[in-house]
Amino acid sequence: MHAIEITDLHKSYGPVEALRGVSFTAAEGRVVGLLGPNGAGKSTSVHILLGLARATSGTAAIGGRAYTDLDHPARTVGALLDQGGLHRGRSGRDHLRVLAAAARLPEAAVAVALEKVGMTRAADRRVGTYSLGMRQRIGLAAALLGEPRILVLDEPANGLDPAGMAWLRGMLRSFANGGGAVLLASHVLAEVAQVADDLVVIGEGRVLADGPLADVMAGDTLEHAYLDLTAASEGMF
Ligand SMILES: Nc1ncnc2c1ncn2[C@@H]1O[C@H](COP(=O)(O)OP(=O)(O)OP(=O)(O)O)[C@@H](O)[C@H]1O
Repeated sequence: MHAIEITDLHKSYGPVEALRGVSFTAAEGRVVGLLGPNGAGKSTSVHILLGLARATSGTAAIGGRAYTDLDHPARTVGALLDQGGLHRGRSGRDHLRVLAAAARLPEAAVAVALEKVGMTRAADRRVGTYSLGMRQRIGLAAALLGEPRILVLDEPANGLDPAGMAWLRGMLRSFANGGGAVLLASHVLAEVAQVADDLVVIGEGRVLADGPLADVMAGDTLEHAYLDLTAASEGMF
């Protein structure tokens, strides 16, 4: 069993076929980069995986089960999707407290997660005063709250400064080295090339390439390999 197993997913939004038979896995101990042009189907795949959208057909399992069947989702998978859910008037600490309570996690998990993302000192300031990178760190703390073994992250480096990006790389590496699995969707190829073990490239709702980073790059730069793979895919927006 892989940490993440997506099998023959199809998803239609009316006449739009967002996914046309997407299959891939993310194994424990690996950081898996999920790449593809705008509209390729990355978010749709991730949303189905996290129970936020329903597949037309096919399956998406996380920790061996559909997300909606997990006994304790927050302890199984941590997700960072976008920062729309942060209440500007609330402190970072209070935001995490609310999430911890909703997920039936002990309040002590909040301080641990804040420390992990380097936000202990700023934790009691209102989110509205945070920089983009600080909000991103609170989002990462939220993903880590339940100490899950699987992380699903959409553009996690968004807004992070160079030191923050280096910190994130180190964090993801040690998370995977400790046996965790990471699915990392990003358009920042340099970031992905530095941290991913495996790649999944999607275009127009299909998997264009899937395998260890070095195999997908095939001796070229990731940018060249990616542009070659996606050249025929015009995007679907
Ligand atoms: N809720 C929705 N209703 C209708 N169409 C949708 C919906 N969500 C996604 N789509 C369509 O499905 C296709 C795949 O979109 P998706 O957001 O999965 O792409 P993506 O690879 O995540 O793109 P991006 O890199 O721009 O985030 C696109 O054609 C998009 O317009």
